[in-house]
Amino acid sequence: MFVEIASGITFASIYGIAKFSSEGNSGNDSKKILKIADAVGLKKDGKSIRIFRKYRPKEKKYTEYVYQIPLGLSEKDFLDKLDKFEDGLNNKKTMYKYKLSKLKHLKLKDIREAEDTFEFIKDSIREVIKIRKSIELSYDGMLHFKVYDTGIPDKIKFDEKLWDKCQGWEMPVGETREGVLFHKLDDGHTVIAGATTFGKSAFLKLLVSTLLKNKPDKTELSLIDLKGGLEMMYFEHCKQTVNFADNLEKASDVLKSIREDIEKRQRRLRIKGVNNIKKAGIKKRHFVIVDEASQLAPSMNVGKGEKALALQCQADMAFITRIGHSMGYTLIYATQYPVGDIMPNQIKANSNTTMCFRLETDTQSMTVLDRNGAEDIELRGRMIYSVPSGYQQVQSYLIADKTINEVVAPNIVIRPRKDDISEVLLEKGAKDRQYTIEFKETDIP
Ligand SMILES: Nc1ncnc2c1ncn2[C@@H]1O[C@H](COP(=O)(O)OP(=O)(O)OP(=O)(O)O)[C@@H](O)[C@H]1O
Repeated sequence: MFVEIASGITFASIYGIAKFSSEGNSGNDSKKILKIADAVGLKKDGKSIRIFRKYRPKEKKYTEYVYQIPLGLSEKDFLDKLDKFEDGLNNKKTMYKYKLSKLKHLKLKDIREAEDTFEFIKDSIREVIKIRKSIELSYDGMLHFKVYDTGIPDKIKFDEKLWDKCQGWEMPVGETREGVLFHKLDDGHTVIAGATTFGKSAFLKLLVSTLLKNKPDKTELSLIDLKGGLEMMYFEHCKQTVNFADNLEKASDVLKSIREDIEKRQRRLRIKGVNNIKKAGIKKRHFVIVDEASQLAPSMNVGKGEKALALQCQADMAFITRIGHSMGYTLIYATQYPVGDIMPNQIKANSNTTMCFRLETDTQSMTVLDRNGAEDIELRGRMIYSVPSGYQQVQSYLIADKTINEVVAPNIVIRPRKDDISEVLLEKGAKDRQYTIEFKETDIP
């Protein structure tokens, strides 16, 4: 149940506040939008925007206003003033939502141990949703203002129960204005872009954890972590991790071997007379996850040998995006700097999903999404999720280290060192948790 409270009121009075109604609430927004457009100079030769249509789709949480805009104005002009429209449609008072149902999940022990009990309880049940109307803008010859009754939560801790709600190869990405967004991981390749510290690696950890939790026997992983292996180290010793690379040389070996595997599979399927893994009855899927792909760009490597390796890596990744999907191989390509040769055309064109966290410039946003907007994102974990059918903003879930460790533990295999006499894999730890490995994130100076 959601209850609205104004910031600053005491926890004890939460119960007394009126329930927020998510229906209607559209007031006279159409006129307000027009007034705001005029006030911020969005008119041309004295001509203002003109309302064409207003409607509220059934069971949706938004009202859509469609405007005709004067010649000479563009979508970008309106996007640039989006904050003015949002401020104009909202009250001055800041409101927050608290989810009381979360109270029952609080542990007495944690409450007792908290430094400040009141703050602890408040933080634990707070969804940090500002009850502000929010706007999604799009243009298709007409300007569409979707005015949502509320915004998207600012920060959402991942709840393991969401894993039970996934179907097939789905993963829970985060929350949109309409609810939980699930993404089908076996649907095609994905580009993930985002400036440093805005949530790419955290998201990749949720992605891999979802695969380990929901598809432990059908997942194979090639993890290419060019941030020195620090982000993906959680998963290095999982039985699903068939390849792990933390530098350019190893990455080039891994990508080369994947290319050979795909070619081998192609030949086998040809002999069988089928053209994809589904028809061949192959249930396993192989995910090639590259975190900080800029390290594989020729322009980022100075030596002649390194440049050649980088070129080969990019050619192999392009090959995976061209041929891999029907052979069961999916590339997840993550980078901080999606410009120039760091965002090769083939990889972008062959990836049907883009997840874009904050980017530094509108040029980067245009390169990845073919539209501006990612440069305006201010929140960590907030992304623009773009698929061929459209795009939307999502607040991605933040998974706790403890949850990752719990998922990883049953999948750990202890591999013997190369100089051990026995080459047998000791596959332990699954049920008896004999080999539970604990990893904690630390700041590396
Ligand atoms: N979904 C999220 N919601 C809220 N906060 C988040 C989210 N994801 C990440 N953060 C916060 O941002 C910090 C940095 O996240 P992360 O390590 O994923 O960044 P990154 O984009 O991978 O950066 P870099 O490329 O420099 O490693 C996290 O420690 C966390 O505090």
